[in-house]
Amino acid sequence: MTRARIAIIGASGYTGAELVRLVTSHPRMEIAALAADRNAGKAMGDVYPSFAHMDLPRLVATDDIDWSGIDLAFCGLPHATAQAVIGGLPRDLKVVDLSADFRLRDAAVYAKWYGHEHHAPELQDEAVYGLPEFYRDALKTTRLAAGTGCFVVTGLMPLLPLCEAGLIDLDDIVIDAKTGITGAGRSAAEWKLFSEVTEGTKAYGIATHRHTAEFDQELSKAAGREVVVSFTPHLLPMNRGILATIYVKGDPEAIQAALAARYAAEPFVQVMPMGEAPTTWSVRGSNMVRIGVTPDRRPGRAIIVSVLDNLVKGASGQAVQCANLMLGFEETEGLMLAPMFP
Ligand SMILES: NC(=O)C1=CN([C@@H]2O[C@H](COP(=O)(O)OP(=O)(O)OC[C@H]3O[C@@H](n4cnc5c(N)ncnc54)[C@H](OP(=O)(O)O)[C@@H]3O)[C@@H](O)[C@H]2O)C=CC1
Ligand SMILES: CC(=O)N[C@@H](CCC(=O)OP(=O)(O)O)C(=O)O
Repeated sequence: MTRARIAIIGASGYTGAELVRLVTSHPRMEIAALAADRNAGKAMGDVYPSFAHMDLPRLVATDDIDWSGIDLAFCGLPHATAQAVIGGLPRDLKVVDLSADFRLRDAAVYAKWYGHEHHAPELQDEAVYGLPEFYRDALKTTRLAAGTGCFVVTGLMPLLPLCEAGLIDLDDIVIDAKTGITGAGRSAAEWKLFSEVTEGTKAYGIATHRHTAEFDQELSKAAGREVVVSFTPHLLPMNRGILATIYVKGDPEAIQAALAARYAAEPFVQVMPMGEAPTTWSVRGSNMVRIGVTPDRRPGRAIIVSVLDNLVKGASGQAVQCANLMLGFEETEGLMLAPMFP
């Protein structure tokens, strides 16, 4: 069986390292090139000792990659940098971008939320939103997939079917999300110090977080009218994981039944029995999303809890799921990882 030859740009970052973990154990992929910025020139095992026993290509600058024979590139770069780098790649190369650069379809919305004009609007037009459970057919034929925001996929999995089916009040959606610190990447910053993160929590980006625009875009599309959500992220002292508690107005029984039916055949989504709520431990290291629905004490309202691992279904695992579709492989190939617990 021939394997697809894969390049990982941004391999020295957290999502890049997670891609190395996933691609090296994928039966139909092999790593052809690994690129980095400050770490270019180093061995991957020197940047991440967890890879020291593996035979991996040395990290190089993106400009030094020989693209001949490479089938697909994953791009795990900061937003704004990603669009410049992807704009310079061969036009026939398949690309799965993990950044925010190609998620927002309206260039004016991008400029508003990201504070600058888009530098590759023609690529933005070409990109397919990288959520396989909802964009499966389009992903099979696209050249460029735009990986979803990690908070956004956590919230969209329960909310999209409910908006599509008109089962909730579209003007009353509240998403309260908690994330682990790896969501912020590996670059150094004072606020990421152990002493600044442990033994406490904080809300941030209240009513202003960039993912709010992505929620609005996808939920509005599903509902067929404008949807504006309330969204607040919180930082928890843990490495991996996102847990979103979502408050909606609608019949809890109908909501749970609709989600269970919608995802019955989806390998990476589990809807729990009524009244049960998932934990981040139950998805750690896996490509799973787990969703639980509980009736609120107030009649006609439901509280939904949704969890995933931000580095897997929230980023690199979902990127591999997209790549599988783009390369004509089984969607689940290389991704049936059991969660790591304890
Ligand atoms: N972490 C997460 O849970 C998620 C992240 N994302 C998105 O994925 C992307 C990558 O995130 P993450 O891996 O966490 O980030 P990291 O900060 O951990 O890694 C960033 C990577 O980009 C490289 N890089 C930085 N600046 C440049 C540059 N100017 N030119 C070329 N390469 C550069 C770095 O190389 P070097 O280290 O060698 O300098 C590193 O490999 C981001 O856009 C992020 O928003 C999306 C979903 C979830
Ligand atoms: C803990 C933490 O800081 N998390 C990041 C989420 C990163 C992510 O998924 O964002 P993009 O790919 O959209 O940049 C944040 O809140 O900005």
